[in-house]
Amino acid sequence: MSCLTAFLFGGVERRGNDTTPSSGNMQDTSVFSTTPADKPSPSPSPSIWASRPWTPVRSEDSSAIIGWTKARVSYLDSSPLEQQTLDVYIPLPPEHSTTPPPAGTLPLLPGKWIIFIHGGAWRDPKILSSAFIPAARRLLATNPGEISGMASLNYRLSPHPDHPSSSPDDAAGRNAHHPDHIADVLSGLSFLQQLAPDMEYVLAGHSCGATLAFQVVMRKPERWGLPGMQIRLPRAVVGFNGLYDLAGFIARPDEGFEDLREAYVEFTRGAFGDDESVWRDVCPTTAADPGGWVGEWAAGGGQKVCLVQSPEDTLVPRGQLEGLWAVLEDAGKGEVVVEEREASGGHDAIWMGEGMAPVLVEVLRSLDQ
Ligand SMILES: Nc1ccccc1C(=O)C[C@H](N)C(=O)O
Repeated sequence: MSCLTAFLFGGVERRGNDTTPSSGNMQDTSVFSTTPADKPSPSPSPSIWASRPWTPVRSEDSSAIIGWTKARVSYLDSSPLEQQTLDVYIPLPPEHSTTPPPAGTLPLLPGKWIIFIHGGAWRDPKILSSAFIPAARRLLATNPGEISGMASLNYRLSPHPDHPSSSPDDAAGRNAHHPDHIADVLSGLSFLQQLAPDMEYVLAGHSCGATLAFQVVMRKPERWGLPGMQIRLPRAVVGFNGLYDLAGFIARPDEGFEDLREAYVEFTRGAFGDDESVWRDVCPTTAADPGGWVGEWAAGGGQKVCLVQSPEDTLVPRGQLEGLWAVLEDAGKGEVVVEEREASGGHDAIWMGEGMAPVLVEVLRSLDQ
């Protein structure tokens, strides 16, 4: 490995040659910058980052160390909430093949990042950032060599009628309403991008996490009513069994999915309130002016969308993928490559098994070809 750069808070520690860790063709036009911000972007606190140790990720077959992880790092300095944390994974840097990197550092191999947003209908307290563990483990085990780092984000949830909160902090983290979910996702991305400036990344999401991934590229933060933040946009968005048109499903559930209408109404109201125009506005298939956001995102060059839908999914119909596909084909006008990849298993089987990892690697590899 010719280049190993370690980022140390309070000063940059560089070893090896002095090239940047990313492949460097990120275009400035894909950075949404808004100034002046009425609140500053959250800045990573060295003590919070350093307070979480690197722990080994081990191969299931040989128990050899295949990478390092920091779990549940707060991405907002002032927040005690589990829901405002993220997990980071890094492939093995040569210098740290058996001993953990110092807790205050983020050793970076060259390559791109994969960042994951979990699903759970904006409310399920049992589906968290840990949903990415099977994919992270598989990606580290196969070590494709193009990955600089990976992260999985938590975000505040809306209340779930079947799962009362278990503590005051749990209640505080589970009383979110739009735009809280996307605000947290953007805060998490901003935190990561201060750790790894200039990162190029694939943003992937499952179910409502796929909706959130598109919300990142759909609008500038202030259009969600959020304070300005400097967010570098992803090169690719990958949606696994994603929700892209809530209002459309609720108005006309797909054949065979009619029984789910009430559940969709319940979680949509829980996350976005009763105003149906908001339901349309927050979804990539139905938001006004798709040409606008696709064009702004595509201005960076080389952007890609990959949509994945398991045929056996009993919670999300294929119509969700098809609706978004049609809009992107029309609005993207060839500027954004849209592709579909196969998957199998039920709604959650795609992340519980190892189905996401091969798709993510293929998308990552295809970006600079
Ligand atoms: N009904 C759905 C339809 C589509 C997507 C997810 C769901 C869920 O139920 C997710 C989650 N397990 C929940 O308890 O809210």
